[in-house]
Amino acid sequence: MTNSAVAVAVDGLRVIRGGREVLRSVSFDVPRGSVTGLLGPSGCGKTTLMRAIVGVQIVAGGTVTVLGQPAGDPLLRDKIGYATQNAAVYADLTVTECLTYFASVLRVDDPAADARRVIADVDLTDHAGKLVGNLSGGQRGRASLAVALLGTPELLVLDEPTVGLDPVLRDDLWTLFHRIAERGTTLLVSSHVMDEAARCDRLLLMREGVLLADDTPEGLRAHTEQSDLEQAFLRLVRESEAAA
Ligand SMILES: Nc1ncnc2c1ncn2[C@@H]1O[C@H](COP(=O)(O)OP(=O)(O)OP(=O)(O)O)[C@@H](O)[C@H]1O
Repeated sequence: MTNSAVAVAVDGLRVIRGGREVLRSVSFDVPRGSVTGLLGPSGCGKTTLMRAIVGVQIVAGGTVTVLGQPAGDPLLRDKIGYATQNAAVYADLTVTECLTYFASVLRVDDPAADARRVIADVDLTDHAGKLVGNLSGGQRGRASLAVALLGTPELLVLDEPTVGLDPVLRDDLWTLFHRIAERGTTLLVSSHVMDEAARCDRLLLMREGVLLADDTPEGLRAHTEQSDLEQAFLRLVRESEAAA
């Protein structure tokens, strides 16, 4: 892959948290304009890896290059949208007020219009006038996701954006992710639900701080001779255990 075709390049990344090595020499490239899924069981290091990519994680070794700059570089500030697992929206503002406020902070051209666009993207138009504090957990999560969509980020890093959502909303969000990618934005989306793996262009499968696979869903099925991606993941786990 040429440098311009790579949105995120991670090379030999090591991270220590709580005295434990939670990322162990992780290396991969994320192609621009793709939807890349970061999948693995709870605690395997997905959030830590995303934190390293957005530049808020102290690293013990290796390099992380984002859109051609070292992760955390101030030049990247308005080029990355990051939605954490914790809702980052104000309970005492309405959805519209909150999104318009963040759009103003980001200095987008028309904050009110951009707020309306992202509220529609996450299917909250009917709740736009409600106080964030009165939303359900899933609705609050989507309001938080909408913050990451404001402006024109080149890279979206979304930490478990579909957790707790019903299947219809989850399906709508995956359709939205692909629509955003078609405009040239790169998405890195974490999940611990393997049935979401099939919705990704590429998959990064992690376990206990180690990258087990960096492949397309089809490539993974072919390599493991499993049509079901959950079974494919289990096969990789067994292979890595046997190798160890
Ligand atoms: N603040 C912290 N201090 C010490 N250890 C931490 C801290 N945060 C996470 N860890 C440890 O780092 C490892 C990776 O955690 P991380 O949150 O990256 O996993 P994850 O794959 O995102 O999990 P989940 O799917 O449950 O969100 C875990 O073993 C976790 O216990």
